[in-house]
Amino acid sequence: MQVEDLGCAIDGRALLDAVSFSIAAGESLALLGPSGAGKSLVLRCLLGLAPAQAKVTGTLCWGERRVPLADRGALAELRGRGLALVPQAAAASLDPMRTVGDQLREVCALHDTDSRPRERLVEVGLSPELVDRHPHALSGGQAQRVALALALACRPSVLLADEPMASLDCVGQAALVELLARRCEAEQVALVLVSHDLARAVGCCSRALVLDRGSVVAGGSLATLLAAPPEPTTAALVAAARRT
Ligand SMILES: Nc1ncnc2c1ncn2[C@@H]1O[C@H](COP(=O)(O)OP(=O)(O)OP(=O)(O)O)[C@@H](O)[C@H]1O
Repeated sequence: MQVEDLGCAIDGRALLDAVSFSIAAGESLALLGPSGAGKSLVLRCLLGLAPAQAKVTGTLCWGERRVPLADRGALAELRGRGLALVPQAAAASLDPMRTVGDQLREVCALHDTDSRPRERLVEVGLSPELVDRHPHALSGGQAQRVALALALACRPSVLLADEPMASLDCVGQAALVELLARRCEAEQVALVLVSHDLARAVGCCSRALVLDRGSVVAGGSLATLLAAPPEPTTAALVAAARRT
């Protein structure tokens, strides 16, 4: 997947400007930056879910296809098939009226993937007994893992994870990041992980793109960015990571 020159403006205000990056099968890329940098908006634009009033420009190269990022219909076709999302607030993204197992079975049926809800729960480190629970009876960490299982059940080529560990404690965050990396590697799914926490991304991604005020300010291997941050935004992220 290659993103070329993604731009997004609302009411004439540029929120994203010339954001470009690529990711290959099985690769992992961290999308880093301070609050308000535009990280979540990048994901929303790729999913065709930018705010209705937004003017989106640029191109998504998907294999041989070149999809204009303004074409929400074409992006909707990729959504949940080529591209799947693990949202920040996973609990809110689950259907409160239906059991975890029913939701997994529905996604598997939609995407013609093997429906083994219990095994899918075990794959994300959960007890198979959770299959009969409703979302209100899950902890925050369990809900995040169910959301990951649902996203992987779509058999996506690229998994977009929007701060999936935001609501968890330190131990839970580290475990979820490790799980994300492990499952994506096992299923050869490319991972784009949005985070404001460079320390967390290190456990999971080899490359990073740093955004600030809607523009890319740095990019490259995470190890190199950590060792020699090329500009102030990256330096601030590295300093914060060293404090944790
Ligand atoms: N629906 C909207 N209408 C107007 N502006 C918006 C809308 N959604 C996002 N923005 C603006 O776009 C910018 C980027 O927001 P975004 O949520 O992508 O930041 P972020 O980097 O993900 O931040 P955080 O780490 O705090 O989640 C912000 O200035 C935000 O106010």
